[in-house]
Amino acid sequence: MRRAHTVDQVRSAEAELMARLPGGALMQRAAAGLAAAVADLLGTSYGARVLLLVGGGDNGGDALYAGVLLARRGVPVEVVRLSEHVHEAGLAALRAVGGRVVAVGEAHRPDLVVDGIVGIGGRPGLSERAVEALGLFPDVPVVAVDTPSGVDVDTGRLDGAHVSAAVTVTFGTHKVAHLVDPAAEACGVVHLVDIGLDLPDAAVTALQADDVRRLLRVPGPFDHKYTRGVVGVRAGSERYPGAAVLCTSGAACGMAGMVRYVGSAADAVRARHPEIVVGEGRVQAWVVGSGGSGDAEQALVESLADGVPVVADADAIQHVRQHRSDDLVLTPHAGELARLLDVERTEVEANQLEYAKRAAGELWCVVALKGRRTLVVAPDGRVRSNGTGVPWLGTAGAGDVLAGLVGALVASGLDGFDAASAAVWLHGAAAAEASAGGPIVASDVAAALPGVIRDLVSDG
Ligand SMILES: NC(=O)C1=CN([C@@H]2O[C@H](COP(=O)(O)OP(=O)(O)OC[C@H]3O[C@@H](n4cnc5c(N)ncnc54)[C@H](O)[C@@H]3O)[C@@H](O)[C@H]2O)[C@@H](O)CC1
Ligand SMILES: [K+]
Repeated sequence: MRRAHTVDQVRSAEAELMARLPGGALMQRAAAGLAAAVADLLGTSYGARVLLLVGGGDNGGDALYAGVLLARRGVPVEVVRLSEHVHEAGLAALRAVGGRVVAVGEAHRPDLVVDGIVGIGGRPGLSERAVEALGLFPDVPVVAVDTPSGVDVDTGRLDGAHVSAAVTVTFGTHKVAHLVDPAAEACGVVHLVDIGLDLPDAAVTALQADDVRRLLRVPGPFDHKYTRGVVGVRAGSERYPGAAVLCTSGAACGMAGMVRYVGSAADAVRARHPEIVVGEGRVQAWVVGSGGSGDAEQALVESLADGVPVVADADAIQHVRQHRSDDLVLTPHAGELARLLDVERTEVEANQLEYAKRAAGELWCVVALKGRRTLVVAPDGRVRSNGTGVPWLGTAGAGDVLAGLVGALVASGLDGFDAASAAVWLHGAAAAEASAGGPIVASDVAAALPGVIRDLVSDG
């Protein structure tokens, strides 16, 4: 499990540890990890230069001490000070090993820029001088210290200018901005350096392959189709019969013992999946709304009447305020969540964590806000951010496959939060597998699911 903590949580853990260690020990640990990561990126190229952009706090201190270690290895290091006062001991140490302080216009072209402007003490946005310094070498990759400066560390929001890093080297634990878009995208590849912090429960987590493996229910010797769970799908419409096929394809990933289908696209569903049973009957979970058009509200009402968990997708989402249940998973994209909350789509995209939490709390349900990093939020405020997937997954019908998959996992016995977060992980992994770097359509994602699940469960 990847864990991300808030600034306050990190500060308390740091204070506790610092009280037991000699002064400056934590900064030295951070600087050593940062210098090692920078040296790795520079590789063996002789004469590669590093430019440090240094602000007034400890984030700049980390950068300066990393600069000391790099200079000792023979890397030419230059420093642009972006604050009147910078970490004085760090600066003196760097000067002592040959580091040069330069004015913005005097810097040599570097091979890497190190962003030590601000870290967890930073407010969103950047000063004009910082923007100017960052603009000097726009094509040179940036390594951000702890967080890309300018991002809102606890929310993942972007508000004004910010650093876009190729790599972010963070310390002790991930921060929320590393796992929540749009800030997460500005972090590039995140590299965690252990500095020995003792931390409480995380604010945001991200499942890894091992976590998903542990969640999935693998059939035992005495299981049969009914003990493995039946998932029912009410999806598709006269207008969108294909959505029924795709949603049932996700549901038919093999994780439930049986898939039922109720709706107007029965012929198309049966033609694609002869194993799917058409017609009403007992299920352990319903999936409703994918491509449902005007039929979606009725499908939601009928599904809720069964008293089993319901996954509401697409056209069903807008009706959940009128038709409530306390065992509901919603799978909106930003536009659908915006409609549900009566705000603009751009607002949701800019404040993904806030709005996903708001919907989960107000409607007391699980919300999977789909995006580059899908956020799954439980009504009690737990948050999981997904790290699998490829941009090629942004293709028509991919959401229908996901909704069916979530339903299959709920029917197999997972609660809505685990089912949605495991499904999102598997869906992204299947897309990556099917794509292998090239284009895909939604059917390819569904077709790749059993293989991804096989690799996962047979690997443990
Ligand atoms: N907390 C921890 O556990 C550790 C922290 N360390 C480092 O210390 C950093 C935190 O240091 P600080 O608390 O000194 O805070 P920062 O260095 O993140 O920033 C604080 C300084 O920046 C100024 N500032 C705030 N927002 C700004 C903005 N948008 N533009 C320009 N200046 C701005 C503040 O006035 C203050 O001078 C961490 O991010 C990390 O890099 C590490 O040394 C090791 C351990
Ligand atoms: K930084």
